[in-house]
Amino acid sequence: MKNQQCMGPEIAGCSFSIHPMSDDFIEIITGALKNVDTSKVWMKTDDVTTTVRGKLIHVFDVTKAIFIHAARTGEHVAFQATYSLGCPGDSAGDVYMAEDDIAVYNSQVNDIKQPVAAKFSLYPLGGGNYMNVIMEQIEAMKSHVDVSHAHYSTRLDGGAINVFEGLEKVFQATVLGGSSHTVMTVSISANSPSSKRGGNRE
Ligand SMILES: Cc1ncc(C[n+]2csc(CCO)c2C)c(N)n1
Repeated sequence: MKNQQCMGPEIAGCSFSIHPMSDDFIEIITGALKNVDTSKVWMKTDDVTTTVRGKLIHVFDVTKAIFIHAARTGEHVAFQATYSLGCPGDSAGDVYMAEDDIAVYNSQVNDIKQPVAAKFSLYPLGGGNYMNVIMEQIEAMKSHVDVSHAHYSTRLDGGAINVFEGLEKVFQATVLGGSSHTVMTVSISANSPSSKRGGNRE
């Protein structure tokens, strides 16, 4: 059997979908994908998802900016993403690694107040102590947003920027903590008419 090439810990990826509850869904999806600077990641869109691959910092930066772009239309937008970093089965062929660690959007979007509700799940694969890692990171999330219990996931309420910052920090800490293959899923909802908080939080 051919050995699967180990890519090392630095190549991250995210497969994500945006589902705008709007007649303008095509413009909202394609507008967000077109107008965000994705020059520091590899990106491919099909009829189901968009996949970005590259350095972790750029994968989070780009997915955050695309979500914010769609949410700023004011329409009810749902975002679903799976982030992954690790060796098994990963391939070098379709990755573009920007050389720098300078996020394009971090400073540009930091002032944006966009309330969201989210649920995330963390899967530190390849280690025996996974429940402790998960509990530690749920605790760490509390310094970014409101955290509450949910079945099979953890609920996050707060600003979109804070939610993405928390997700990135938690993912990074899990990787640095020794998880050889880390997966995180998240569903985010913006501008929902059934928002628990009336949409008035920052
Ligand atoms: C981020 C993201 N990427 C791809 C799709 C799939 N998709 C559904 S409608 C549409 C536009 C018209 O083809 C596309 C690309 C998605 N929903 N969100």
